[in-house]
Amino acid sequence: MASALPQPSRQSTSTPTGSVTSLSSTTRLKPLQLASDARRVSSASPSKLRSPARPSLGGGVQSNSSSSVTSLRSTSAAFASGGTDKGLRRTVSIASFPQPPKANSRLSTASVASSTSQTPRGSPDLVKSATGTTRKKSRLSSATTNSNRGSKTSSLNNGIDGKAVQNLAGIKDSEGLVSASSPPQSRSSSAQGSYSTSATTFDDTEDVGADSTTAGKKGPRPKEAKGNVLVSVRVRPDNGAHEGSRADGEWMVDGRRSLIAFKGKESYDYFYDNVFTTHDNNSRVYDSSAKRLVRRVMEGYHGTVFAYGMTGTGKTFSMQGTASSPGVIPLAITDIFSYIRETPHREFLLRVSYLEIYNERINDLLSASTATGPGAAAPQEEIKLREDSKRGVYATPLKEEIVQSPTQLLRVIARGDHARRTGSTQFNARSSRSHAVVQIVVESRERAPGGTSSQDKRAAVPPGGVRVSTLSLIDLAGSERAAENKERRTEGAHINKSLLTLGTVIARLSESKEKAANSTDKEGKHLPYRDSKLTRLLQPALSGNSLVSILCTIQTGSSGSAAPANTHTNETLNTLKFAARAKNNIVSHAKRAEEAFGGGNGDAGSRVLLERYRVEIQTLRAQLENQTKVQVENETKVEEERIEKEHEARHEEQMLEMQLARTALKERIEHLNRLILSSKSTGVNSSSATAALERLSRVSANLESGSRSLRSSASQSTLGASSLRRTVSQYSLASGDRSSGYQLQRSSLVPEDDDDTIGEYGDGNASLQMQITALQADLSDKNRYISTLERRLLQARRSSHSRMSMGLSQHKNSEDVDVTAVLRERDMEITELRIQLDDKDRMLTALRSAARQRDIAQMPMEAAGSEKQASQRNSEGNANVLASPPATGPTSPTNPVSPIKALEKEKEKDGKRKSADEMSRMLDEMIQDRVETGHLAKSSRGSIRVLSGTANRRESIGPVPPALGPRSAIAETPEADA
Ligand SMILES: Nc1ncnc2c1ncn2[C@@H]1O[C@H](COP(=O)(O)OP(=O)(O)OP(=O)(O)O)[C@@H](O)[C@H]1O
Repeated sequence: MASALPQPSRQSTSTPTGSVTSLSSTTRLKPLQLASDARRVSSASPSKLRSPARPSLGGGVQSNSSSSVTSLRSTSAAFASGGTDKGLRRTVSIASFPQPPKANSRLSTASVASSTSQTPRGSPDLVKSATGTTRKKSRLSSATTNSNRGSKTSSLNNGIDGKAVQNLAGIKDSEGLVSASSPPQSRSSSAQGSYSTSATTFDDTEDVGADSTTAGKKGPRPKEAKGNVLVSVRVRPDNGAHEGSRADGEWMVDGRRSLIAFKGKESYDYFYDNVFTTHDNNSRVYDSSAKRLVRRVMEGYHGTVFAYGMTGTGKTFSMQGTASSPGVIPLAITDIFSYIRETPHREFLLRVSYLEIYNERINDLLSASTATGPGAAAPQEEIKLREDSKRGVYATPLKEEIVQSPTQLLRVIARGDHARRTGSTQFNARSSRSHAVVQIVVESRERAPGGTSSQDKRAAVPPGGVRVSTLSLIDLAGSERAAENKERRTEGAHINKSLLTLGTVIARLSESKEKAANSTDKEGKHLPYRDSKLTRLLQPALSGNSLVSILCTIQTGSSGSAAPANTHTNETLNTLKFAARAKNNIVSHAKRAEEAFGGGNGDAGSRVLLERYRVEIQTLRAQLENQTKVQVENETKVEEERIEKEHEARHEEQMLEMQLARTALKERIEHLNRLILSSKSTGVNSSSATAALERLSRVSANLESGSRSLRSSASQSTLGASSLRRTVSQYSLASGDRSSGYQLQRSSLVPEDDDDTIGEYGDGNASLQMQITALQADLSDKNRYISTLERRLLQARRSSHSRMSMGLSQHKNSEDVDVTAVLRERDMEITELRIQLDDKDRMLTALRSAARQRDIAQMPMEAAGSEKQASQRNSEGNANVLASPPATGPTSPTNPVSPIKALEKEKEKDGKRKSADEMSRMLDEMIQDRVETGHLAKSSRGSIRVLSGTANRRESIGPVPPALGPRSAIAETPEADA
């Protein structure tokens, strides 16, 4: 069927000029490299066959003879360059995109296009050129058509179509329904659900040198034929009917030649940059129509891809795709990240926004408040379109999300998709009821040299500014006939109106260019961009500031459509006409975005997040460093203060200890002084007791037991001296100055030899009294000392608590050990002192009772003495007067004692013996008690010694003489033994 159709284009291809032949071979060889290598080629080879783009070129082209396509292209290149090498390089550097129809070609093709869409096949513009008739204009048009086709096939299909073109040249009558297969290199699915593609699968870098082999003088280079506007048509499979089998006409889709032809009441042939047949999948559509644009966006150009077509023809399918066949958006995302991975010398920042235009209102699809239904948040703030010189037209306020991975970006877009309005229409069960715009803003900057870590690199000042480019991926709502549902009708009215405005704008673009060329109205402000939000938003792209790729979707058959066949065909033809107009009218002079410097200079500067972030990072890092410095200083200060406080506390403690020691020593000195005085004046020691005993023995030889008991008490007093000595040693221990304590003890203690200590004024009674007093003083001393120790203990506890609460973990262990040791020592001291006190108490009790006993014993003795004196006096008197009876007393024959008195004396003697026995029993009990408590040890011979534990503590004092032990004193006293 297709072959039955006239094939004017094939004719034209079959009658190529030399340049066309050259194109074929060129594209076969390396279409992509050539495509990208526009700069060098344009400068190096002025004879490039390039469609002139500028209206001004028209004249020149027209003046050129059609037979000299080479010179024509050369001229166009010169025009494209604006007459300067620099401009030329710049313009051509982005020529990896197929060039739009240029001046004369546009002029001619504009007319062709308009006639194409309006005139049936056979009109001179198409048919004649296609058939190769020899009229000049036709040939010119034909040449243009061919070059367009050549360019698009070579540049967009990544080599595949280049091959197809070459084949095409040789197979004039090949079936147009065959389409080239998708390039196999493209992508494989990744674990994350994204698709890894190689952003470098084509060699279109500007740096690629001119390939002289492909830039033959005979034919145009593919890159020369490329433009910044790409128009593709995709044909959706027609379920339930065979293509071209509709009764109202026949369709022919030739993917290889990018041709769609219709033969009906009127016949049309449409050539585009790409024609995708029903067999072409999304991957191929992306590779041919958007991949290069995405790459250019990554290099700093603005790019717009939009899908246009009737409802249900596959716009959303092409843009979003499915899980098994991802569309343009996910594939573009994958490529963006592949490019970033493959460009290590630059750093990137991506932010994405997603909006929809629904019933002429802009909704932010990423804002949570877009959600509808119960529980939905308050309606979002109205989003308006604004314009400024740097950013062009933009929507505000619009949420932008920074994304760092393909998965994240896909997720953000999926969220937006979810929020987008869809509904059921006659053509599509899930029809998009709004125009949806995904905008990905790409910021990139040369990485700072030096430094290995990413931190170093970020800290360094980068060599260049930040380039900001935007990729807009737009899924338009489908045009449709009036629906029955009122809501759908309203939506449809808005959709149709905006699409109509878009069509009008595009249709008027050529007029605008003509006018712009001839008048001062360079901006083309007469174009009705403001008539709809869609055209307003697309204004920057349509007015030439960005690379554009338009994907028009059609369905040749009307199966599945509720619309009548002829209506459907008309709609499809309208889409094709729109595509043709777009192809012919839109001219892009997209330039690489300028690099912005500084974080906050003007609006553009403030928008550059990458720079703002860098500045912010630097500021924050400086702040962090300052804070760290301050923190370190503070910590040092706190540590110093802590150490100082610790020193102070230690010093205070030491002072306190010293003071205590001094107080203790003073008290001790006073006490010892008191003792010395006492011993001198009253003989408070064992000697006094012995003297008393001797006196007693002089009075009565029978009071041996009494003397023994007194001796015991003298021993007891020695024990007291010993305990006093111990007290001194404890004082010295407490003061921490053992040697001085020892000295004191050595120098001030009572002499150890009992015999030496017998005082002159030994009076048993007084001595006991004094001893009691001394012991009481000692007791009060000890009490004072205990309270001092308790105070110190409390202080030590308090200071240890405060130290612990200061959280000084580093000193904690050692101090804890110290404090615990000190506490333990103090506790032991206190315990020992208490034991001593108990001893003393018991001793006091014993001494008191001994004193009482003695007092009792003394009273009869004194009475007896006075009686004796009296009797002596009487006997003396009686002797003088009367003869005295002879003395009968055993003790003194001269002092005879009456039997009653002797009896009394016996009684008295018994009492004394009793009290002495009682005392020695008490002392024995005490000694036994001390032996049991482990203070003393009893040897088998009955001698007593101080235990080593106790002795150890007394080491500072020196060895305790055995005589000091009370029991030893008793044991070594022969009287006691007896
Ligand atoms: N090339 C294709 N191959 C297979 N199925 C397709 C193709 N194009 C579209 N479809 C299917 O056709 C149906 C409609 O497609 P889609 O929703 O993409 O149309 P649309 O143009 O976006 O419609 P609308 O404008 O109403 O949103 C979907 O079920 C989709 O899967």
